[in-house]
Amino acid sequence: MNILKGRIIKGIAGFYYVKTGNGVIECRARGKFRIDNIKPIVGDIVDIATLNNIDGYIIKIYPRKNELARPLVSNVDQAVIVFSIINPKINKLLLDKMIVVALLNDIEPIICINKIDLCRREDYEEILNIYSRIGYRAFPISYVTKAGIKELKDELSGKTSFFSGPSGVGKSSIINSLQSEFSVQTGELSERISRGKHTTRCVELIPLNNGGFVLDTPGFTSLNVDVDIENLKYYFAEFEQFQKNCRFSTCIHENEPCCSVKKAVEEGLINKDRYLNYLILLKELRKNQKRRN
Ligand SMILES: Nc1nc2c(ncn2[C@@H]2O[C@H](COP(=O)(O)OP(=O)(O)OP(=O)(O)O)[C@@H](O)[C@H]2O)c(=O)[nH]1
Ligand SMILES: [Zn+2]
Repeated sequence: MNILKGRIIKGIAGFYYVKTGNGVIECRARGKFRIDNIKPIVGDIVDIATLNNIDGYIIKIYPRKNELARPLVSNVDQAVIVFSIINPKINKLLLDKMIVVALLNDIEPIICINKIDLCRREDYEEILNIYSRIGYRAFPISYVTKAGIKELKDELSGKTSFFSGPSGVGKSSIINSLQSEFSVQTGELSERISRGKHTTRCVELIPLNNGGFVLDTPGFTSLNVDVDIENLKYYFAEFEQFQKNCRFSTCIHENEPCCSVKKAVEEGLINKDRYLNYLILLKELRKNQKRRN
């Protein structure tokens, strides 16, 4: 009996496909998990027991760093948030929302502006600069010219990432170009699954040859910013250096007097659009709260 550590990259009808140093092994969960009410999910780091390196049993699930509900997946490190400047036009409010949702889930955002072949350099650089000044990684990409693809790939190395962004911005195109460069090691697995009778679409982690994993379906399909109103400010990283100087420690930088964040906005030290989006999110949170009460 071999005990191997691995990662669940796919789950179908009670079978879990675990990527180990000895290849992908088809596993069932031990009955014990059902008794403890723990169900393995894609993304879990597990120990398995196998006799033949073909099939085996999951015997241990390591503690999860995080867990997303839709799609159901664990241990995600990064969200690659993709927008295009045009076709479709960028929605900066949605972009800022996605950053907040990522941070709430303990996931690092990476911002990508795709389709830079369709717009002027100044247009995308202006937006990317807003985010890189705050400290986020931000990349210009063109799936068509392949600009920025290598830089993005380097960022995915050794991490588990998913792509997020509105329809039509080029998420699948980018994922495909990552795959064609990397030798994707799921061929054997896909073949085995396609012979089966399961046709339901399911979440899959695609192993990259630089030690990273990419989720094949977009994350954050439902965007619910779920945070207390007074805590939203902590998810706008650029406020941090100013808010300690606000008169009130409880300042949410809205209507309070002597607010250093508002002052920084007026002085151009904080991007005004980001601040206005923050105010919109505050209003949305209030509205949701009322609806619940
Ligand atoms: N000009 C240009 N077109 C692109 C680029 N990337 C993707 N496209 C095109 O944009 C369209 C949408 O691309 P997809 O990859 O399907 O977009 P998606 O984000 O996966 O969309 P959904 O599956 O609806 O979420 C396709 O026609 C692509 O060929 C790019 O960098 N430049
Ligand atoms: Zn303030």
